[in-house]
Amino acid sequence: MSRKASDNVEYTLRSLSNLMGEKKRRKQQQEEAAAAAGERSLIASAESCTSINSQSTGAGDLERAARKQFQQDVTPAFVYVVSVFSALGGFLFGYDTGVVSGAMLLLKREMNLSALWQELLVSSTVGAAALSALAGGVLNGVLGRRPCILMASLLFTAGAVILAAARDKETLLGGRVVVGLGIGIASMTVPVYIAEAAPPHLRGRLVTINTLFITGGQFSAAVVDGAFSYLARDGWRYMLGLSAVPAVLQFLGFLFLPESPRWLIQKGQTQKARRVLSQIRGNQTIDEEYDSIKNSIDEEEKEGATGGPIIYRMLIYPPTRRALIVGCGLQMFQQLAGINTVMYYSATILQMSGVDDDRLAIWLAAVTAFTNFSFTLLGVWLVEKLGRRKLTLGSLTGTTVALFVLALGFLLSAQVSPPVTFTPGDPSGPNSTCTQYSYCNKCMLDPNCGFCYKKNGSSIVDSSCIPVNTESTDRAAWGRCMNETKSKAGGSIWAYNYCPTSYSWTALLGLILYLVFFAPGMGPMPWTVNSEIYPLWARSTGNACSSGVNWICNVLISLTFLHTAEYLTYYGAFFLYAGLACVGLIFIYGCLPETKGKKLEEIESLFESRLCTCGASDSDEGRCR
Ligand SMILES: O[C@H]1[C@H](O)[C@@H](O)[C@H](O)[C@@H](O)[C@H]1O
Repeated sequence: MSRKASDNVEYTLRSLSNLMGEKKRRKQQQEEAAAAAGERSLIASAESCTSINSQSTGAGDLERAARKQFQQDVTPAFVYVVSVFSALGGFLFGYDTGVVSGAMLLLKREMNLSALWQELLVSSTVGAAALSALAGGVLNGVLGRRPCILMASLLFTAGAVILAAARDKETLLGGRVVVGLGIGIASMTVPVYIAEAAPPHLRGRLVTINTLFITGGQFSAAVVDGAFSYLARDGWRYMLGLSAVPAVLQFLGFLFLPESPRWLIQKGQTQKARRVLSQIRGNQTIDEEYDSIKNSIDEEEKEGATGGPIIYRMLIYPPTRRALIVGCGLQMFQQLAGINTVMYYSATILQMSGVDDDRLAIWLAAVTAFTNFSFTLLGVWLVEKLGRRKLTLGSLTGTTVALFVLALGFLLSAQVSPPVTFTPGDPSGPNSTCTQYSYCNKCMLDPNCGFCYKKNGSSIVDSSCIPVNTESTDRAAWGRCMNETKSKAGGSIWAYNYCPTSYSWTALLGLILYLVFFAPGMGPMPWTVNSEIYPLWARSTGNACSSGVNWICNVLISLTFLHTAEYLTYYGAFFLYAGLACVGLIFIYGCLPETKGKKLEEIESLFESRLCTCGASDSDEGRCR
């Protein structure tokens, strides 16, 4: 099909989609079209452009055929280049949040870090990301998307250099905060930038690629952690410093990449916007797209004359208020479903399923990260096939089931938890709390204690609950399990944070099931949907708020996981996440409209009716109309 013909089809498609919902008029047009031998109307023009036999098509068939034809049109490679360079921000987000667990194993020994300092180094990054994601809204609106991405890559580079060269823990803390600032800005800017550059039929796929890069970053971090864990001295410098490579690459790339055309039009830089639009659309005609963006901005400006801060205007205008609730709700439930307890504590959960070798647990954590990555790839493929709504609902349903499997696995393990059969005297004098527990289950949940036992065939014998060594959780403070190597040679096994039971494998099964379901939908969709549901004037602020909610809930869940497990037990914690996921399912079923294939400028109308009527229609495309 010639380029001109494809433009006509595109134009016709848009005109047709405007006609959707106006059934009466369409019917009339069909009749007119039929009466005039199908040559005069828009439908007929699409027919001629696409060479579809004029007798065989009703409006629905015609529209489908025209849409297919349009989608088959070649998308300029430049859009992919822009998306991949932006998504390096996602890679760094994943790498820097993932790498710290392996680095911490080495750092805590080399720098003698207390538990408080370890927690500070992990959570300072996530906390800083929450703050900078919120601030990123103003920066994006005022400076534009491109300067924000450049700023994020500079912060990533600076952070990596500071961390790799750090001589003390205070410098490490500074480096982690700098990296966190970069993560926050990147996490809210990149999806918006990609969504604004992508053509509607590829937007979901391209924004989802950003999450593929996040999980790819987490997987690479796990592999780097595994590889450098053999380098006991300074291995952490490589782990933390290596992120400078993609950061510099992104910085250099973005020196040559353009600003978002939508932001340029909003700022009145129309000539530049036209140039960029032609550049990213190749030689397709951009007039219709340009006019549609321009018109919607003009309309927004007329309507938005009320003034006041953007967040205030978003809250008093029902469609943006509803979009904000949906966007923040999605991000909140993504985190409340417990993804980062699974990602950050997968080694611990794997130990629960009987893996008693630290290094093996690190490598198996890389397998977990790989599962997350590879199933996000499935999401990239499914997002334009199933649409956002079906994919998110299916994914969260499976995730909820997996959380119940995890919880039941822990419950069964707790019920057959081996008893403590041997209570040696504490050589340091007064008995510790550890010696008061009569089952492994209770002993395991106390962070100060571990379970030391021997195996006779498949049964557990001579088991005791002993205080953990203050310097390393790999061994007991005293007794048979005091020395790692000696204890193995002597047949004694030290279990910290887990109990050896025959049901432990259910934890592994639950973990894998969880990621298989979570990764294609609940992982990427909150980012994808947020990048498209706000009108331009509210887009930066909407994404800043929802990303902020994501990071705040991330801190909340990942920092409280171990304490929650202590108070509610492991199975209690996972039942809690399963319950929260059920609430999320109801919310998403009721409130998430389908945005697949819509122009960004059309999406606002999806939020015009009452929020929880969004799930009322069973049509795939027409929710919330
Ligand atoms: O979408 C991402 C992804 O699912 C990651 O694996 C997770 O660590 C992030 O918190 C989340 O925002």
